[in-house]
Amino acid sequence: MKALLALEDGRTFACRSFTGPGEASGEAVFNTSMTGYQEILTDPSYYGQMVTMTYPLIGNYGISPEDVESNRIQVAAFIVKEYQNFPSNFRSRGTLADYLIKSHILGVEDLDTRALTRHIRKSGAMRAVISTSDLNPDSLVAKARQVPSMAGSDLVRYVTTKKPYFWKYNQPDYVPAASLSNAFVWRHRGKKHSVVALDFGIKYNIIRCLENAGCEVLTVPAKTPPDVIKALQPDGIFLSNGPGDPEPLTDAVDTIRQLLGSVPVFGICLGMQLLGLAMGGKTHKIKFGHRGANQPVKNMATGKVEITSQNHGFAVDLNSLKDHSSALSHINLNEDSLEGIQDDSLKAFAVQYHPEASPGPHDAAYLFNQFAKVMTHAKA
Ligand SMILES: NC(=O)CC[C@H](N)C(=O)O
Repeated sequence: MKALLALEDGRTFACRSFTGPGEASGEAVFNTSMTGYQEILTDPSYYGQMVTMTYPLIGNYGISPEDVESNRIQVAAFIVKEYQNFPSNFRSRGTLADYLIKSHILGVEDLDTRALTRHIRKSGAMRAVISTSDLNPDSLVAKARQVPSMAGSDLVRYVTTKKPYFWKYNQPDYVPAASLSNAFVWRHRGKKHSVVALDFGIKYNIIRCLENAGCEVLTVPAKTPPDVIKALQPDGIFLSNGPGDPEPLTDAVDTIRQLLGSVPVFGICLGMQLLGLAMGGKTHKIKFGHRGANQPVKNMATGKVEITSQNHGFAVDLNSLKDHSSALSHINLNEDSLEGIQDDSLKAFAVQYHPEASPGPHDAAYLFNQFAKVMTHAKA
């Protein structure tokens, strides 16, 4: 079925839907990973975005239900060069097309993904619409210009959990919100580190990695008040990844400011941006974002280079945290942007990239143990 993608700057791309009729809008971004499409589709940080893969063959290893990063597909649409409808993988339980169709998410193929990526690299990530019903370039470009801009958008409210949950049998185990106001009993208190994870759009694999590092994780809604969190007396607070612009999330920044210093804090991606804002820093939108699985990052303490998975369109201003002498812990080697912050006096650290990356790379997995160590020292 014929489809058309229109960008807000007037450029259009012909393509074909492999999921039937539909129309979708969002910010068009590209990801350079060769694998991991299912994790990308279900990563809540992609909420409101249409993702194009630069790797040309997508769908060839099918869909495995245990690989999801959240309970639904989060991208607004999925754009590939060549869709493979015959998966060959012993773990696969279905095709990518069926997976998208079940969730009413538009998937298009046969689009010149190289040209689209080069255009986004040159002109920046931008608002876009894909349609199978409106193939008129003028009207579709006009629609793309109506799409709300990513800068200034609070998207966390659409993805954060409504109810708190523990992690059990590899899935959320919800607890009644009311029990949070009472003296809450951690099931493994004493044996494990009790961690409250503020859910701005958390990826399940982060919870798995925290649990593997010896934490018992209670994931709570983004708007959980700081005194409710303090009353839980956790050993540590985790600030999750999530979609959209960090700046409008003033409640979250306020909450973090009130918790900082009282208990160790670890943040990933949006979590780092919010920590940066709470520490008095500033954030900005970057031109076309970092999305892929081979971004080189230098650990300033060890001098080691980590190959990392990334997915972000905003960043903490390098200069805005200059007053924090210990603040700059990791730097991106492609363009000198800030990839990690650490403040030992506040027992807080965060990275802009994804140490939990699934399918990988796993160079930065040590950060989960680092968090466990900080909590052990804080308790001693
Ligand atoms: N993966 C994330 O947490 C992304 C953070 C933020 N939404 C950004 O685009 O920069």
